[in-house]
Amino acid sequence: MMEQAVAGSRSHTTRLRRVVVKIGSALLTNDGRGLDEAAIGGWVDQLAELHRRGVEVVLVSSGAVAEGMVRLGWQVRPSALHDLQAAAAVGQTGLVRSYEDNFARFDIRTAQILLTHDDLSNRKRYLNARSALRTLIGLGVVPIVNENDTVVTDEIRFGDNDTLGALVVNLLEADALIILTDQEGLYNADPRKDADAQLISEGKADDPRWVAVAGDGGKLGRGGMATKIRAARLAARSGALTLIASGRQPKVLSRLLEGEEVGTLLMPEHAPMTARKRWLAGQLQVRGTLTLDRGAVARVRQRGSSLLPVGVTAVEGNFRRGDMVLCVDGDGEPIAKGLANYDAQDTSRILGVPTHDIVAHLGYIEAPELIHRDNMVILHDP
Ligand SMILES: Nc1ncnc2c1ncn2[C@@H]1O[C@H](COP(=O)(O)OP(=O)(O)O)[C@@H](O)[C@H]1O
Ligand SMILES: N[C@@H](CCC(=O)OP(=O)(O)O)C(=O)O
Repeated sequence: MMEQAVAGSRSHTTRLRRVVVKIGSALLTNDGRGLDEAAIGGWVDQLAELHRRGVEVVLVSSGAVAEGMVRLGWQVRPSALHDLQAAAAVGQTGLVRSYEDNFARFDIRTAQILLTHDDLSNRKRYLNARSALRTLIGLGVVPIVNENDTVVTDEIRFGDNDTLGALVVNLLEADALIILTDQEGLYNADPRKDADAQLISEGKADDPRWVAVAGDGGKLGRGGMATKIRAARLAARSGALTLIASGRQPKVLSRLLEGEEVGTLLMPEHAPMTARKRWLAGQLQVRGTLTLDRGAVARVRQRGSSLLPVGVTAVEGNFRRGDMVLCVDGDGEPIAKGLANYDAQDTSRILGVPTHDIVAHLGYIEAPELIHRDNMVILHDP
């Protein structure tokens, strides 16, 4: 049903398999009047429908501070960090309880994931966050992500959940970032200030014109359109498209995924795999070297296969899991580079070892391959 004929770029939105849906504060809390339970129920109905169709869904939800303010009886958003943190702590529990109760109507389990900037910039924590989220998705659980407001300081906070949503898209290599907000999409001027503003239906995520038209947010939201545009650019880095639409439009999520022209579609310049390979190619920091035997060189080069430990004869360097390593042939000629699934020490223990023996050597198996083909770029053609 979702694959029906849809013309133009909107046809891309009918093929989404993993989406990150971000819901902003203004929308969630009825512009500060408290959690809009009816609206949350409506979004969960739609998210459950996507889930039923097999679309993997991750929710990034704001609203902890806004809801905490209501619960504490505060009319104005506090400026002191400790007050914001207190409000977030009070509001977050209400927020996740509401989602949990609503998803339970569909027998779908939810999980709370609170992230900080550090969790995504530190390589090890990044990989841990990624595997935890992937595991949850694999279990059919809907992760509900927010910034861990009670532990972040001003210097290290994402500050707006648009950016956080885009980083989660990159982390999970999701197909799309869907931003639900209180406007119909991106306009050519802030519609709160300009009654003649026109909705932009479609464009490129990195079009420099958007920066000029995207302004600040309302009294509750933090970033406005400016951070949504930046988020679209970030999401495009891993080849994801971004949709910005009004959360108040009936059945907005289903309509977007059926290719209906609602909201704004911002397309990435490159398809996901090309975007990923470009990103990999641009990573300059090579932390180690693997020497490949002839068989491995041929497979990697000619078939684009993953690199298995069995085809590696030597290891150099002090890299960690997830670091970039260079692959060379027996003469030291560069063949490929990619992200290692094992650190240098464990790699040295499984050199030449067939996949089925990895556990016997390490006591665990992280992945059957040393470098997965999706995480590898070939450097020279023969
Ligand atoms: N060009 C634009 N198009 C649409 N909205 C814009 C634009 N420039 C600024 N805005 C403002 O961005 C607001 C949405 O952002 P924000 O308040 O941060 O909401 P959220 O909590 O959903 O992130 C809109 O209400 C609107 O006033
Ligand atoms: N972590 C914060 C969200 C930050 C924020 O305001 O984001 P947004 O409304 O999406 O611009 C909260 O839950 O209140």
